[in-house]
Amino acid sequence: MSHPPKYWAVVPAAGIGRRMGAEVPKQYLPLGRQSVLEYTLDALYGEPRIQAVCVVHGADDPYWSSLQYTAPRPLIEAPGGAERSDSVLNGILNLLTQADPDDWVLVHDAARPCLRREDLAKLIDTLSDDDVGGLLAVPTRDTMKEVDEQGRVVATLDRSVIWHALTPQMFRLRALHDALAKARDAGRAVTDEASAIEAAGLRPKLVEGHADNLKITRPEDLALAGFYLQQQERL
Ligand SMILES: Nc1ccn([C@@H]2O[C@H](COP(=O)(O)OP(=O)(O)OP(=O)(O)O)[C@@H](O)[C@H]2O)c(=O)n1
Ligand SMILES: C[C@](O)(CO)[C@H](O)COP(=O)(O)O
Repeated sequence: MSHPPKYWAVVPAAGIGRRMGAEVPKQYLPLGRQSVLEYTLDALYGEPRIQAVCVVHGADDPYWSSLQYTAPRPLIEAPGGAERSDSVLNGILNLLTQADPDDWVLVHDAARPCLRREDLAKLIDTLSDDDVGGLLAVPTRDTMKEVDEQGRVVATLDRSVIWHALTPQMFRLRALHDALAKARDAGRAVTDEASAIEAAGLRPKLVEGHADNLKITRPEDLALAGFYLQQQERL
């Protein structure tokens, strides 16, 4: 590669928020002075090394077009897919038309507006010379149980080796493209980017973040996200 790698972001924002059960997809719900998605975009643009963000939204999504978001640097759009991984792949395909395949891409859920500036910087600092890439994660706090089909405990797991996978997840554009395309072609469901990279035989690195980088999933998460943003003085 002839230049130092650049950093791009993909924000999958094409979900319908079924578990949230709101009238609009959760990424468009108001949270303080703007929508969830706008807080998420602010967090990414707050990192100066990210040179552009690709927002992946539903093709006929009326909510996206009604947002008045003013991006401080380039904002690219791509169409959503049936599953989160399809949406991410669409974003990556768009970026590959203008980026170097060895550039880094950080994939971050639209529904995680409370990403801390220092966690994002730490992720990039830790992984910029890494051969594989990795993701923000937090260690589990509770005792972890494995259960059978009847919901009866079969084992207590060693929690020191179990972490919650968060986003952003940061990989080289071409490597992530190939891993996601391979999973799709094999009909293998992957709920995050790291799973696709793992299935390709590689071992993503975990970078410890903070649990307040929650994914708004159910109604009670919205108030919690508002509290965390207030703590960060971003609300
Ligand atoms: N086909 C999809 C599905 C999800 N997402 C995005 O992926 C992120 C994480 O997914 P999740 O929390 O599961 O969101 P939803 O799919 O919207 O929620 P649910 O599963 O409850 O419907 C969200 O930002 C969501 O908008 C996406 O871009 N395309
Ligand atoms: C990518 C992710 O946010 C990591 O925790 C997660 O896998 C996607 O969310 P889902 O609720 O499992 O679809």
